[in-house]
Amino acid sequence: MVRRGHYSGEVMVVLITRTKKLKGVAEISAKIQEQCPDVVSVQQNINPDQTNVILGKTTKVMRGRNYIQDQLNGLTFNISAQSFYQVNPVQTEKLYARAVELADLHGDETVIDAYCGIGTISLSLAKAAKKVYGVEIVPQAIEDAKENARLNKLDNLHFEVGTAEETMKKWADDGIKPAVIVVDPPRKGLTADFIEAAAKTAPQKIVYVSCNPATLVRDIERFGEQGYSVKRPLEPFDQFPQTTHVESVTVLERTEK
Ligand SMILES: C[S@@+](CC[C@H](N)C(=O)[O-])C[C@H]1O[C@@H](n2cnc3c(N)ncnc32)[C@H](O)[C@@H]1O
Repeated sequence: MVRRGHYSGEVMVVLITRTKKLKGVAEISAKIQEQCPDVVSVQQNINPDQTNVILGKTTKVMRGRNYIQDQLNGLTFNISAQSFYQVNPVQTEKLYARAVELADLHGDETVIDAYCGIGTISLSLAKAAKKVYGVEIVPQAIEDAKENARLNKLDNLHFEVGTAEETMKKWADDGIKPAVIVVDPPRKGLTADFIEAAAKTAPQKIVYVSCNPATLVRDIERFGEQGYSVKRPLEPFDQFPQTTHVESVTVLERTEK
C-alpha cells in the first residue's frame, strides 16, 4: 500500500505480508528509502487472514515514522497506516468545506462528529464551534485525531475510541445536547439504534456525509420516523471520477418536538 500526501509529497510504503517473516525486509525497506527520498515511512503489516480487508492488525515500522503528514483546507494531519483517509484530496477539501458551511456554526455550539477517523471533519468544525465530540472505532485513528488537535492548536475537541452506535447512546444518556451531528459512516450506513440515540439528543441538524446513496436513502427514512426531514437538495461530490461511486452531503433538519 502506498500513500502520498497531496501537498506535503510525503510518501508511506506499507509492505503487507501473510506471515511475520519476510526475508530481507530490513534491506528492502532501507533500499526503498534510499532510492525514493520522498518516502518518510516504510512499514510492514501482517495480514494472515483470508479476507478482502487489505490490512491486518499488526504493523511494524521498518524505517522512518509511523505516519505521513498532509494538509486539508489549511489544517495539518498526521495519517497513520491503519487510519482512513479520503483518496481524492482535491474533492475532499470541497466536500469538508461544504459540510462545515452547511453545519452553519456560530461559535457557541456543541457538535458531534460520528465516524470521525483522524479528525479531519472534527477539526474543520472545531474552529467554528464551542466543543466537538468525535468517535471512531480504529484506536490508531483516534491517536492521530488527538495528535492532530494538538498540532493545530485546537483544545475544544474530545475524541473517544468506540463504536458510534454504543458511544452515541452513552452521550445521549450523559445528556450531551449537540446543535449539530455530523455523520460520515462507511458504505453500510447507520444502524437504527444509532439513529434513535442521535435523535434522542435532539440536534437541530444532522449533516450526513455519505459514500453510498442506497444506505443514505434508507437512513433518511429512518430519521424521518424520528422527526427529521430533508429540506434542501442533497449535494453530490465527484469524489471517485470514472467510477459508478458518488459521495454526497445531505442536511436533515428537525421538524418536530
Ligand atoms: C468514510 S470513513 C470517514 C472518516 C472521516 N470522517 C474522514 O473523512 O476521514 C468512515 C470511518 O468510520 C469508521 N468506522 C467504521 N465502523 C464504525 C463504527 N461502527 N463506529 C465508529 N466508527 C466506525 C472507519 O474506521 C472510518 O474511519
